[in-house]
Amino acid sequence: MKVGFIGTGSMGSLLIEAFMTSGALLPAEVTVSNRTFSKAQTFAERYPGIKAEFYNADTAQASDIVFICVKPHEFIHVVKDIRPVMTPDKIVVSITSPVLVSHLEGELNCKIAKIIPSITNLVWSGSALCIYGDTMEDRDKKRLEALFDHISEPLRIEESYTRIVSDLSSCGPAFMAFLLEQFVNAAVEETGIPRESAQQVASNMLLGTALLLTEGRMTPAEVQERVAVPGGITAKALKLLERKSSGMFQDLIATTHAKYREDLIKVSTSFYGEEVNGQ
Ligand SMILES: NC(=O)C1=CN([C@@H]2O[C@H](COP(=O)(O)OP(=O)(O)OC[C@H]3O[C@@H](n4cnc5c(N)ncnc54)[C@H](OP(=O)(O)O)[C@@H]3O)[C@@H](O)[C@H]2O)C=CC1
Ligand SMILES: O=C(O)[C@@H]1CCC=N1
Repeated sequence: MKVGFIGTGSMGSLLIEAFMTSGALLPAEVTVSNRTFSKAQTFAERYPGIKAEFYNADTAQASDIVFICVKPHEFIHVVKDIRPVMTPDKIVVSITSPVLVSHLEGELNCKIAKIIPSITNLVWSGSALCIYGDTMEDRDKKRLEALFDHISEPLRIEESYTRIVSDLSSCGPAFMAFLLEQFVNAAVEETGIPRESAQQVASNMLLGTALLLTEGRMTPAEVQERVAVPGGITAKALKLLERKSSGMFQDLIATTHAKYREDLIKVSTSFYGEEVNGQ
């Protein structure tokens, strides 16, 4: 299988790295290109066998599956670059939510998928959110999911839920890391405990909690109930958290969705040349 990656920034290079280290792809199967070519070259040098191309069209031409790993507003430039070399047997995969399957279907003569990864895929965990265009056949979907199975749990979702599921899966690691950092900062400030110790204990706690929720099959409510012994310390602190966090995640979701709508309008404008409201 020949796989191309256009954009070797944070997410493009993370995906390639995860596919390599997990054994999903061999370097000889991978071609990359990037706006700043030297970055693609430097990346390719780390994995002898990966081919760096100067032109996006050459990456697309060399590949059966092409991942576009650029920011939403940069998509249109890549689409214009690769359009002449796309054929109905090839698959283009967008990894970003505001670029709709319909945007790409209207422009490219190939099969279209959207797969939203997560930073957690670097350590072969978390989900990969899969949305498919109409021309994707069952074997195409299975092929992509077999690839992502090496580094994640691939989940098929409705495109209308992309934003909220991305909030949970892709933005979620940043949100959880933020909360953990606040917890550690407070521990250091309030007690003087060395930061490294607090950080290590808190990180181990987060990993253990995640395991209880997944492999341990506990619900979040069950974890709270088992930890908060009646009349104990955790129960008192949970009451405080309930009060302080009231409405916080509703506001968070309103914020991510408002930014998404803004991006969607910009992307639609870049594709269609006029403001179009989408989902
Ligand atoms: N970060 C995350 O956790 C997640 C990110 N995503 C999505 O991934 C996408 C990429 O994000 P991220 O990797 O963080 O962004 P980066 O800015 O790190 O990477 C974008 C890369 O695209 C390259 N690029 C831009 N325009 C072109 C072009 N015309 N041709 C070739 N290469 C180009 C840039 O090159 P140059 O070196 O010149 O800047 C850069 O290396 C975003 O759309 C984001 O929504 C999705 C899920 C999770
Ligand atoms: O912050 C962003 O825009 C991207 C989308 C999902 C995670 N990071």
